[in-house]
Amino acid sequence: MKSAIEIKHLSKTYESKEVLSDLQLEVPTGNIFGLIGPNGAGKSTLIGILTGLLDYSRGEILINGLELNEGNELEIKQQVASVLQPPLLFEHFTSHDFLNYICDIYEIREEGRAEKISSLLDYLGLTEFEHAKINKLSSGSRKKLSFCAAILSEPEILFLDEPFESIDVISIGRMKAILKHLQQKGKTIIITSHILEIVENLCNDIAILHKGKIIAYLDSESRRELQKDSSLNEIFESYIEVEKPKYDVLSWL
Ligand SMILES: Nc1ncnc2c1ncn2[C@@H]1O[C@H](COP(=O)(O)OP(=O)(O)OP(=O)(O)O)[C@@H](O)[C@H]1O
Repeated sequence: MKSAIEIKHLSKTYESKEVLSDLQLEVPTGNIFGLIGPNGAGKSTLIGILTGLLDYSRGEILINGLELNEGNELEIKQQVASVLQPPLLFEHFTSHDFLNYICDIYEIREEGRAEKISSLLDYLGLTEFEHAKINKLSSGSRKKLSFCAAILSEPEILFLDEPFESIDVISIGRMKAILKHLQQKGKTIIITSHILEIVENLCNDIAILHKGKIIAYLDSESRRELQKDSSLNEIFESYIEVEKPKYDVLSWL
């Protein structure tokens, strides 16, 4: 099967601290792929690298078969979109103008554009903020607006860093429906999340990132086997080997 993402021997160092270490990963095309891991594991760093926002120290990355480098930057950018953590938005635009601007960037046809934007805002409960400045929006609305911007162009690959954080359950349901629909159209979606219940029922393959390395890759077959008698939470904890706290805070609290 073709891979949407291929990562070989990827390392990233921040001020002499290695935060991604000889990382290897392949994400199959058409997968809703879950990247999970404890705080500080390196998930956002990896998404930042894959979206071209961060550089890296060593390694090779292919996105839809194209090497991630300056020469291919434009071609890759036309095929991917992302929701970052925190979301990248233009604070002084209104929601409508921001989405319209995104349509310009991705050269989305003018015809039918207004309906596209309005229906998307309506579907995610943002209609009342259509003409509000982005810097007045709540954190959940900002995240949803960023999600709208990311899916407008129907990218081949969608990177979502903590897309469900601060989002109400109704909107989560609708975002999941959109993602499943995009998958049916052959798109690949890469999601990081700490909400393992969502990852468990939305994602196909799941990888666990810990201390800058992929320590487990659970494809549908291994998930079927492991999840016969364990939840994803339990599987996660078994891989991470949670250390016991040194101090018993609860004795004095
Ligand atoms: N700009 C930076 N400068 C130095 N160190 C950084 C920087 N950004 C991240 N780090 C470090 O890199 C490591 C990985 O951070 P990253 O944000 O990628 O983890 P994460 O898995 O996304 O965590 P979380 O689940 O808490 O969001 C952490 O040790 C973090 O402190």
